[in-house]
Amino acid sequence: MDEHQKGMLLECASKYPVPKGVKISYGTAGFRADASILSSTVFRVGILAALRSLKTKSVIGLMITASHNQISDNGVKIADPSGGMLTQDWEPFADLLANAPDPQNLVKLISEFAKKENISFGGVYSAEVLLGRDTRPSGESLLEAARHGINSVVGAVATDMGILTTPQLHWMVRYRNKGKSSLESDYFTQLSNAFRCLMNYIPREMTTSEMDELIVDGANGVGGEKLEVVKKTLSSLVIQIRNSGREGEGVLNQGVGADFVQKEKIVPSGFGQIDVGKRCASLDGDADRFVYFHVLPGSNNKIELVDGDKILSLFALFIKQQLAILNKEDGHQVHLGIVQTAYANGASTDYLKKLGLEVALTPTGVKYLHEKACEYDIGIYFEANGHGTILFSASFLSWLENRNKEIASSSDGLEQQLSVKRLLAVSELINQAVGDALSGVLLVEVILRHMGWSIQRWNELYQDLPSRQLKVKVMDRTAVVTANAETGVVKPTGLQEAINCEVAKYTMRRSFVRPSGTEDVIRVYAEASTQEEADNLAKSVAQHVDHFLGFGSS
Ligand SMILES: CC(=O)N[C@H]1[C@@H](OP(=O)(O)O)O[C@H](CO)[C@@H](O)[C@@H]1O
Ligand SMILES: [Mg+2]
Repeated sequence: MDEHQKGMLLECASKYPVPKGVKISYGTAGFRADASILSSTVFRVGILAALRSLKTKSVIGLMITASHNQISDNGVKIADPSGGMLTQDWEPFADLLANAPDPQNLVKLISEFAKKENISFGGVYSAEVLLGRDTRPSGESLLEAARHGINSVVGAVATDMGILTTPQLHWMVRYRNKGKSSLESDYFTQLSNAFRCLMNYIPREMTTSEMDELIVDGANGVGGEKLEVVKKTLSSLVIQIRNSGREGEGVLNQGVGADFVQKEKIVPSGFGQIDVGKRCASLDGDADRFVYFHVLPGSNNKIELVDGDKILSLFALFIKQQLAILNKEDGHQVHLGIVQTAYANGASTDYLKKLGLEVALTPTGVKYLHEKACEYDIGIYFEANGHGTILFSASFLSWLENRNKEIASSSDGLEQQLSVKRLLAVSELINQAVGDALSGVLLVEVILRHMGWSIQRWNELYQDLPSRQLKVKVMDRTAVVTANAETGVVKPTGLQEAINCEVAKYTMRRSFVRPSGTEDVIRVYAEASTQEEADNLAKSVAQHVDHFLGFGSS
């Protein structure tokens, strides 16, 4: 790094001092904190994004969002060249950069890292970073901090793509790096074209009236705003959007959104008894996850939740049906894999296995699920909370494309032709970079129509086992080390044995604990044949965690 570059970094960094006492870490979903302390972090992530762009000689994304967190929080995360999450190898460097105490220290770190990674400044390739932000009021000034960070790297260019959902920015990065047009209007066109195709390939129309209207809770965030644009392009689906973030409609994520609905299992604000039985969906604050629900009759506003596991099951069933048609016709074996985490309801895993599907478990966090799903011709992954997508391998896609061309001039059966076209359209509709609530909702709608199913019929695919999640505050959550996709505790010694003893007291049960990646807690999960048993099991396991690690343990 030459003196000019060092000088530029020093000068810019001095305008973004790190607040005293703040220590921040690039967790499961980037950096997140109260927006008032984030300027220096976002500035430094701007530098990181520019370095990543120089290293990969590709366009990188920088998204400013705190997803489902309260409106006063914000956060920042990076999209790698494929549109996926920042490579895990760079996370420790992200932590070091964000926490470097002063500009001199920061420049030293950057210089050493650049040397180690063979990154040269001022070369032929100039860094380019696409910036996006959600609707949070703090987004605008944090975006300026990111821009300053990027501009402090010689030649680097920051392009503001405006207010976006997280998956839109990831999509743009992916398409830009493929040399394709990647404007927001291209994203909308792709979604609505793929949706229209899939609707046209439906053998028969579902005629019941519930099928007509979908009601969506937009979490008073960016998703509602964008869905307003998408819905205008869809002729065969009526969408009513509530909590769309319009003036006076309510506060972002306050009593609304996918996270609230999934955790509380009650209606989001703006929904009530008038909606009993109707098909409803809820997006989270940055529209990278979604769940479905229908309102139950009664005054307590309880809902029947259709979560990520059931969305996964619906997608898996549809894809399996299409592949069965292909396999039957020409014997081509396609490797379909399902990826879940230990939080997936046991009934969903049983259901998928009974369908004859291969199910893999990974640790919590989209980066792990996504990585695993890439190993298959078609990999479908979902977290129970509604984040997930369907990935098509490049080789399988090109096989499908060739097949599509051959079919046009051959005498193959109509069903086989349609299944090839359907799979190609699904790969266009569903976001290949990251889970995307807008495209996910549209795919659910197509499949329900294809199957002729109401939300109630979909929900009957299997019955969830009763489960309970608890959080335990401990002195040091890193003291818990897990193995086997977080299903077993390795450290502290004796804790797993204690959990085993509790689990042995019940039938049809399961329990595991792990340190959260986003909160300073140990999470406890328990599943059993009745709600009471699940509650009791979770409670006694939580007591063991507290005994081994809690504040009472010292
Ligand atoms: C049990 C649970 O829902 N955990 C969530 C939560 O992670 P934790 O590491 O459990 O805090 O936030 C992650 C990021 O949004 C999400 O990927 C994950 O599913
Ligand atoms: Mg989110």
